Amino acid sequence: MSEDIILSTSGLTKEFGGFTAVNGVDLKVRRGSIHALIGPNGAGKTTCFNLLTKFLPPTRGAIVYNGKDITRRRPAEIARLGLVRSFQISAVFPQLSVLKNVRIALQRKRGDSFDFWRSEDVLSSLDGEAMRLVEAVGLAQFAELPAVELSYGRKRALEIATTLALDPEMMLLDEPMAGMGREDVERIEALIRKVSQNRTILMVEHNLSVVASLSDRITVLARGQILAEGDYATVSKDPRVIEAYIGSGVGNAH
Ligand SMILES: Nc1ncnc2c1ncn2[C@@H]1O[C@H](COP(=O)(O)OP(=O)(O)OP(=O)(O)O)[C@@H](O)[C@H]1O
Repeated sequence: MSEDIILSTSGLTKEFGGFTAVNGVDLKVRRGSIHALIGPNGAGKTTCFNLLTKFLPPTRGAIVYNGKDITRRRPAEIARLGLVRSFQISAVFPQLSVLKNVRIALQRKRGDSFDFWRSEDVLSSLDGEAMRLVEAVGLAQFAELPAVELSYGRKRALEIATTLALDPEMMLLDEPMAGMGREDVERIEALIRKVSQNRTILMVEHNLSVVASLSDRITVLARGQILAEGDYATVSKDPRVIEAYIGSGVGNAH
């Protein structure tokens, strides 16, 4: 049976001046999987991620999402196709309540981006749906709190809620655990597992224990190229992966 691939790249390359940050990457992400992109510092993960989310144009290569060539599409266009990046575009309005932030995200989905001229009645009609999302990410008790007053980990949960408001088929997460304490890591890990039930997730993540427990499949990048691929048990035993991590001075992949 052929694999059901939702996102793929071929020969994806990004050069900055004379430096090749991403070099001929052929990535395949299976529909419904949690796929992690890892690698030592400077491996090209962020650059690769920015190419996939269309924040950077590639020098060469192609990106195909659901059978459509999206290499030259803009971020807003791919969001409409169901491919949404969290933690960057799902900006949170600090002074507005948790519920209002999610409601605004729901409005955006309806295509009236930042249309603040709607009547309060119309907006209120979205409250039920917004509350459902707030509950889904475990923030029900904070619904009326201004976003700015949330803890760091809970702000990230809110960002996931605003991303979910767009009902993405595939979510791209940029270091979801960055800067988090252990409790928040556990909470966000559980949340990612929960929201992955009916969608595909691709994440760049440094926390290897999170990668180990969440990911179905891992792509290891080093010096802009794919070094290894497979599940965690496979890639963490791969001598080339261990060497790349040791060589970068951040310990091994275990
Ligand atoms: N805009 C840019 N101009 C020039 N070089 C860049 C640019 N962006 C990234 N690079 C270089 O490309 C290489 C890959 O960087 P990138 O940030 O993609 O790696 P990374 O794997 O995400 O690293 P880290 O884990 O440290 O975040 C690095 O050597 C970096 O210095």
